Amino acid sequence: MENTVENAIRFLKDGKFIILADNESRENEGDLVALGDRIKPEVVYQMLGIANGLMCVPINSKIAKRLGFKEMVEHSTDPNETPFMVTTDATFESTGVTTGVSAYDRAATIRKIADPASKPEQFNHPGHIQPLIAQDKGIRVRNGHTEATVDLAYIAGAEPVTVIIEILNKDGKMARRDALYKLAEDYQIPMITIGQIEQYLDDHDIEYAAKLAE
Ligand SMILES: O=C(CO)[C@H](O)[C@H](O)COP(=O)(O)O
Repeated sequence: MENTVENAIRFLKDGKFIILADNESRENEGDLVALGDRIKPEVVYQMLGIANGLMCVPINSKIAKRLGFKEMVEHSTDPNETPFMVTTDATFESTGVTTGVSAYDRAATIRKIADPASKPEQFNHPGHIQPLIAQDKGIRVRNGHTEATVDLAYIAGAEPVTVIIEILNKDGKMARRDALYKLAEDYQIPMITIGQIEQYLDDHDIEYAAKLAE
């Protein structure tokens, strides 16, 4: 398997998931990542079963503002300042979502968040989907999975909405580098690091900061 940003983008565009690891000096964890605008119930189900972490949905500030999503707390004391927002489910009227927690309902809510035509009244709060709000200037200002995956969505030409979930080992502990590379091999999916995305953006001279701040 080619563990390159280009190959990861190919997988993401095909509606599949990849593994994204952050710096070993930071959380030192790996998340499964998929694009929100093409997420399917079967992919949500598979991601939950493999990873066992907390499924979250990074979005950009423009979407958060348009949909009226609010931050979970006014003053975060989270050590990594992970930008949790108030949870949500799409309404039954807009999507047919009922419990909010089935893979079908989660995929429907995520797709609704990624729908450029969606409106605030099409969402209930709280719910079963955990949005995270990305910093406008992406991994240049915060190198978490939140910003890195929204940047990946921009590179893929997708809506800036992603689906992430941390990977746990079978012993219940966080999966670290070697275990993550093995998992990637087992599932034949690419594994990349946040550092590789930073390098990719440097190498390709992408003027993404301006785009992110639109
Ligand atoms: O805490 C988390 C949400 O379950 C995760 O660690 C996730 O990877 C997103 O956070 P960050 O942007 O801080 O990496």
